[in-house]
Amino acid sequence: MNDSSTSSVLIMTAVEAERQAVLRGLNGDDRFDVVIAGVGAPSAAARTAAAIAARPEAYRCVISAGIGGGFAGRAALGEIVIADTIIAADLGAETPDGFASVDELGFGSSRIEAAPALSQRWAAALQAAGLPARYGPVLTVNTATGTAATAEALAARYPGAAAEAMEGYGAAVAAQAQQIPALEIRTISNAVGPRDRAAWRIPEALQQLQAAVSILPEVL
Ligand SMILES: O=C(O)c1cccc(C(=O)CC[C@H]2O[C@@H](n3cnc4c(=O)[nH]cnc43)[C@H](O)[C@@H]2O)c1
Repeated sequence: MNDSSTSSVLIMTAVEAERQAVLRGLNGDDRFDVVIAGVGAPSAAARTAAAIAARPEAYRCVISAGIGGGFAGRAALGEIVIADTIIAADLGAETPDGFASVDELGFGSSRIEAAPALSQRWAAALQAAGLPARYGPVLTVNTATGTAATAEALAARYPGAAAEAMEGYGAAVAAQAQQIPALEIRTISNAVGPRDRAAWRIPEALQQLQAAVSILPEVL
């Protein structure tokens, strides 16, 4: 990155613990703004839009960053997922024939492609550094999955889905509205499936988030 005012990066995290992990990873690099999005896509969209509006023309990309759930066989505890696509997984309607996405309903798109060159470079740099990075779809859900049935339904609806979280699509919509590329990173704190809060490995996921973000400056 160069030092011009148009080359900053906006990183949105849901909660303060994630923000602190990101800041540790950035080690004082002032080309990044790290802002709390709140939990959930609506809050993420509103706060991302506000952060962009507060610094017009400043941002070259927006990153939704935090912990997330990993889909079985796609992303295990402690692994890192860089999104290739950010998908609003439950935005649509129930029909007698099953779920219909907003795309099928004709109301827009539930998918936003993550900035491909940057995302691929970041995933490759993580792998080159020996970190367990995956590259694949990350779902944004309004209700964190808590049953095997929902996990299976989501995996069937979105083949290849690697992780789920609750903010990525909101941040990406706000970025896209201003023609700013969006990215998402999730470090896996828990498996997508039956809710077992005692099994969440949050400190390890936050540590991995810090490690993954520490590589960002060389990628951008
Ligand atoms: O309790 C803590 O110390 C703590 C520290 C950091 C983050 C948290 C959260 O609970 C963050 C909530 C945030 O995490 C995402 N998330 C994580 N796992 C899942 C999941 O299986 N399904 C959906 N979302 C998940 C999500 O983006 C939440 O906003 C707690």
